[in-house]
Amino acid sequence: MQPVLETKDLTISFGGHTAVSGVSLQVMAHTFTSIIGPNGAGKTTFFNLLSGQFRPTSGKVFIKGKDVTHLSPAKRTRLGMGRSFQITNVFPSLTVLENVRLAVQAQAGVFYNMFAHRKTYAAFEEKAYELLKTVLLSQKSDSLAKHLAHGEKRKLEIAMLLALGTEVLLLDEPTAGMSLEEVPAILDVIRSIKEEGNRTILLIEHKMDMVLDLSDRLMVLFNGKLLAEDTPEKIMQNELVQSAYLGGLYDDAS
Ligand SMILES: Nc1ncnc2c1ncn2[C@@H]1O[C@H](COP(=O)(O)OP(=O)(O)OP(=O)(O)O)[C@@H](O)[C@H]1O
Repeated sequence: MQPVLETKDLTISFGGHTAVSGVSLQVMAHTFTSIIGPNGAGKTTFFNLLSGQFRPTSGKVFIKGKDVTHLSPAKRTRLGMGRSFQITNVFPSLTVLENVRLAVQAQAGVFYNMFAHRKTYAAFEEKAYELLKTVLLSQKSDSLAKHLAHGEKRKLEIAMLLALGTEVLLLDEPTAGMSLEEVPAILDVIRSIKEEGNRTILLIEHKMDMVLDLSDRLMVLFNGKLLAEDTPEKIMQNELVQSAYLGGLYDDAS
């Protein structure tokens, strides 16, 4: 089976510092992979290379077998890869439902003048409402986006990513900046997307309990290099990972 996402020898250097070094990885469709590693290991830089925010110094990125190394983030989004902070078109003065409905509409390629028909509009709205249920935000469907709490905004972003037909979701520390009370809700959202079973998820997260609970595979980055990639059980038993890093991670875990 062809991987939905693949990197070959992916490398990026900033000046003399190699932040991601020779990373080759295959991610199969509908799997959940978490990327772990100490601060500065290159996790976010790796995501930037996947999403196209950064161009590699060398190496390649493939989406569904297509070489996207030189494609813009927008073109990669159209091929099904999405990252939550790429969502810049959240309209603060529109309701939550309207925001998601516009994303559904954009994905369908239908513009204002073409969807005057009430049935089409209702279908878009219904789909948007379903997505709000997936991200556990349907009770806020009529709230203005600008009035959402931080955690709810992250849920809205995820709903919009789903509305845009994102097959490969890149989630970079979705719980960052959240209050402790907000964390279980975003965890439930991620779990429910995973359980729907039709998306591939890559997660960067420091919370090891969350990572171990959700992941099919773990990828360990250390000094920009891929130290190991395996099931959570095997990673936890991997002596190299243990000695290089895991002890320290548990100390850091919040
Ligand atoms: N645009 C940039 N210019 C120069 N150096 C950069 C740039 N982006 C990242 N780096 C460097 O690359 C290294 C990896 O950083 P990165 O943010 O990817 O680590 P990380 O694993 O995501 O860390 P954290 O867990 O703290 O978020 C760091 O040394 C960082 O300073």
